[in-house]
Amino acid sequence: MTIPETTNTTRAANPSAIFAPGLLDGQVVLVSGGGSGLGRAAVLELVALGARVAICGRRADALEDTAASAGAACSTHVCDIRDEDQVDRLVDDVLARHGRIDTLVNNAGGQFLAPAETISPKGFRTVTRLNLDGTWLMTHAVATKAMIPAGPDGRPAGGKVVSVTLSPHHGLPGMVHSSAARAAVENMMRELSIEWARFGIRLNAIAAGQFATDIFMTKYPRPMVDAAAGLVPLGRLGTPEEFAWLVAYLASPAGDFFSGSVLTLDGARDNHTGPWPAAGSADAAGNPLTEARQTRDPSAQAPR
Ligand SMILES: CCC/C=C/C(=O)SCCNC(=O)CCNC(=O)[C@H](O)C(C)(C)COP(=O)([O-])OP(=O)([O-])OC[C@H]1O[C@@H](n2cnc3c(N)ncnc32)[C@H](O)[C@@H]1OP(=O)([O-])[O-]
Ligand SMILES: NC(=O)C1=CN([C@@H]2O[C@H](COP(=O)(O)OP(=O)(O)OC[C@H]3O[C@@H](n4cnc5c(N)ncnc54)[C@H](OP(=O)(O)O)[C@@H]3O)[C@@H](O)[C@H]2O)C=CC1
Repeated sequence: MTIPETTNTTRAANPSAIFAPGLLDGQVVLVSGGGSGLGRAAVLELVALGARVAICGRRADALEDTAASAGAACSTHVCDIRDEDQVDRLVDDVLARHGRIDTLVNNAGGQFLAPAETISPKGFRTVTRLNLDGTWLMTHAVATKAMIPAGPDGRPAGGKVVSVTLSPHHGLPGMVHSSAARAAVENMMRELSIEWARFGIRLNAIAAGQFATDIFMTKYPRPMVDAAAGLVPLGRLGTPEEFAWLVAYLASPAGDFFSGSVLTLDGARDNHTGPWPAAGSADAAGNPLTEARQTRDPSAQAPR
């Protein structure tokens, strides 16, 4: 069924602070977990740029809340991404409603914080099922139903997939299940970027550092949240808007040559375990300590 391409003429109230209006005119984006946090910020940015956006999640009220802010260009779909039948239905519904899916944003995910030795087999499975299996179900269903089938020109429609993963990559204590699942998702994006290049599908991951979303600020133990910014060399948490801008960039033509990449968005959290200079390696004014330059005895180097 061919549905005429339409344009989002009801732009969201707040224009983008970065990109020109109309950058994503004519595009359809499916955002999982669009009812809250990073997903919600991405939805508002995408709509502001002219995209029509379908959002899914388990809680209808959260989805409706985002849609109320995003306007008529946003459709809501209750779906648990862990359930194959629900995911199939979701993608069919989005195609029936919008006619195409240009970009899938696999943002839905999460975990609980617990020492590895206390995590039960069911707890481990719960988190890998959400972050890895759920991401696979969504990616496979969107690719096979919307991106691999022929478009109007008889060639595969193609598209983009952006999956949210986790920084730091060198291990996040208390999150062995999520660290394992997100690493798998990154390699899934890399592998599929090779296999599905022939269909014009580009797949990337955004490895998110710590962002000041409502859930991040409230779900985890207070001391951990309070300490989080101190572990970021740039000295602060990310904002949901900064995440949303990267999603919009990748969805735009500027993102067309990105595929198989992991874009780490974390204020350098991945590269260091704290601000620098760290305690003990700064002088009284806070400047990094510098080694005194060695002086050489010129006579030692003189030719004999
Ligand atoms: C530095 C931070 C960086 C990252 C930040 C973010 O991602 S911010 C964004 C964060 N956003 C999100 O995380 C949002 C999405 N997250 C979620 O929906 C949940 O956190 C979920 C992933 C647990 C899934 O929920 P669900 O309703 O499907 O699952 P359920 O509740 O029915 O539990 C199933 C099983 O899991 C186990 N278990 C669960 N909790 C604990 C625990 N505290 N302790 C120990 N174990 C726990 C337990 O085995 C349980 O079975 P039981 O013992 O009951 O028979
Ligand atoms: N904030 C941060 O610092 C970081 C976040 N991340 C990741 O970024 C993503 C967004 O995080 P954030 O916005 O902070 O957190 P939120 O908890 O606000 O977002 C997670 C979203 O996923 C949805 N979701 C969860 N489980 C399912 C499911 N089974 N089916 C469908 N939707 C589901 C939730 O909606 P509902 O409950 O209605 O289903 C929710 O809207 C997550 O994957 C998170 O783990 C990664 C690194 C750091």
